[in-house]
Amino acid sequence: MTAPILRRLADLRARTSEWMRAGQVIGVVPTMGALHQGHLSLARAARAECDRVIVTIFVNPKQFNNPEDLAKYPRTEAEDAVKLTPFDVDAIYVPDPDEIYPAGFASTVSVSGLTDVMEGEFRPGHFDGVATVVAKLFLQTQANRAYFGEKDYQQLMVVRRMARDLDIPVEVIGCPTVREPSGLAMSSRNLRLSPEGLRIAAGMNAVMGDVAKALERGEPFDALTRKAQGDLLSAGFVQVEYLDLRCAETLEPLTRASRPARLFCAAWAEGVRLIDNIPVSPA
Ligand SMILES: Nc1ncnc2c1ncn2[C@@H]1O[C@H](COP(=O)(O)OP(=O)(O)OP(=O)(O)O)[C@@H](O)[C@H]1O
Ligand SMILES: CC(C)(CO)[C@@H](O)C(=O)[O-]
Ligand code: BAL
Repeated sequence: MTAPILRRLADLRARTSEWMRAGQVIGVVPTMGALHQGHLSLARAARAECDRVIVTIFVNPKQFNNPEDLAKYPRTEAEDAVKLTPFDVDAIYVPDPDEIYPAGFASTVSVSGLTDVMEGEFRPGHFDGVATVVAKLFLQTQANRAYFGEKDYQQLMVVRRMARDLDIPVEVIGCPTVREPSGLAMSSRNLRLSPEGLRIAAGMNAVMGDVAKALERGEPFDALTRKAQGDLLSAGFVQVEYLDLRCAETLEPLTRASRPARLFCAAWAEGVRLIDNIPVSPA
């Protein structure tokens, strides 16, 4: 049986209040829909660890800095509900837009520092939109645990900081990136790629893997970046926005003292912006 789809906060609260009274642990999986195995891995983790699981689906206009990206974002609610059936979730919350942004809505949650670089630099306003909607979803669902993918690693860091700073009593849990057999990180935006675009996109993880191996052999990152950018363009990407090596905890540029490390990349293929990141252990 598919889980109930709830569109009004009052209907969600009627359930969560009862669950809280019964002392049950509530898990939330925030998504923008067009569900794939990456999202489903989050639902699986939540199901294994929580008494009650809520999956939210809301394509949040405030986090799209590019109107075309918002217009083209895939919307597949009926299929999403069917895909969630095996995970036996307790509710699918698909809020009507006015439940998130009622008339006169005037507040923004903004996390500084972590949002200055990478996605924050290339998608102005994006993380304000993410932090604002996720703060609302945490408060609306009253979740004890929240599941996010490492595919959006910077987002995971930002959301964790936001919850801590605002004393929202939720544990933010990061789950590993689920990949296609080609190595391509699963993403709803992959639906917009042609077979050739998917082949190009798989090159990102391959190039990042080569950089990771060279770093492990002791090659300096500065010398590697130029070659890696060239390799991404040769693979068919039309533009590389960033290829950064950063401290996995602070997202600051890597120094000898900052460990563990992560390699991050964003690039464009066939008009689609793709991101990925992997852990690395420079020698
Ligand atoms: N391949 C993946 N592996 C693990 N988690 C993922 C993966 N893709 C997305 N997620 C996580 O699912 C949650 C919802 O993400 P979202 O709905 O934006 O999907 P998406 O596939 O990342 O879409 P897009 O990147 O095109 O916006 C986020 O926590 C995100 O990190
Ligand atoms: C966390 C999120 C659901 C907030 O809109 C979105 O940024 C996403 O899908 O990663
Ligand atoms: N997957 C993170 C949400 C976004 O790209 O807007």
